[in-house]
Amino acid sequence: METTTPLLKVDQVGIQFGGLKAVSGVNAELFQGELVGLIGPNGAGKTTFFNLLTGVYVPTEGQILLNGEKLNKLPPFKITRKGISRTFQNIRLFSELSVIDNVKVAYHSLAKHTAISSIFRLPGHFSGEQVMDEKAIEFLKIFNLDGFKDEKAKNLPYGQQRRLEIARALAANPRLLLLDEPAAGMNPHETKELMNLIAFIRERFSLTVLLIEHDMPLVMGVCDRIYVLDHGQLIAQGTPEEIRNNPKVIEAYLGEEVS
Ligand SMILES: Nc1ncnc2c1ncn2[C@@H]1O[C@H](COP(=O)(O)OP(=O)(O)OP(=O)(O)O)[C@@H](O)[C@H]1O
Repeated sequence: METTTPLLKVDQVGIQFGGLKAVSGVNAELFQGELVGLIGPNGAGKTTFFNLLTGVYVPTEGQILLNGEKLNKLPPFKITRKGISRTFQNIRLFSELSVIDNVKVAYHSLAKHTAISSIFRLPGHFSGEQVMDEKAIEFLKIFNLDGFKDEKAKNLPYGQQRRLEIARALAANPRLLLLDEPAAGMNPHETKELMNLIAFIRERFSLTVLLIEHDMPLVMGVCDRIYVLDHGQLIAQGTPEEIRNNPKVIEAYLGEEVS
């Protein structure tokens, strides 16, 4: 699975807010096709790390490379175009838009038709629109949401909203997909289905996935490797088995939950 150049290389990355080092000196490498977990206690810096990878925050130390290209200081939309998409801990859909429009918003920048042809409703607009509809429906089908395509996003049950957020992130055609607690608030059945789905889309779209998740059996069951943050620092990395038995991890966070 691994090639010599990592898809993502994080080199000594950190950020300080006032006196607080929320993330400090983190090194990580993700290789094409890997599904990697990012765990750690509350406040460990996991979401901040995602914010650094996606340009929401600019690192105060270190650098981030995607396929060897520096991402530092690029704004979030440029990083999305370079191939990193994400979901959020708290769902951020366009709640008043339809399910299909939520996907099309993400897909828009990849579509062939231009803003001018949209405004004047030129023939190119309609063919472009149709292609976008078809593509969006393809994504919705994968997530079993095509039957709700005209429903407002806010009217979907919670678990489906979470799946729609992933569909939207995928529609931006990422190489690296960052999922921030995608199973939060889901029941065990929904969670199991979601994990199967994540494994499926990783294969289907040749994706690399980095997953923040608090549900340990879930992380251990689905991830190839796991990174562990504590107080902003990387305290361990390894296979689920190695992490489960790592004394530092047990001490920092997991305790009996994992042993
Ligand atoms: N913009 C900010 N300004 C100041 N402090 C911040 C900012 N963003 C995050 N922090 C702080 O950085 C630390 C790490 O927070 P972060 O949300 O990344 O942790 P987390 O591991 O994602 O936690 P959780 O599992 O609870 O979501 C916390 O102490 C948080 O208060």
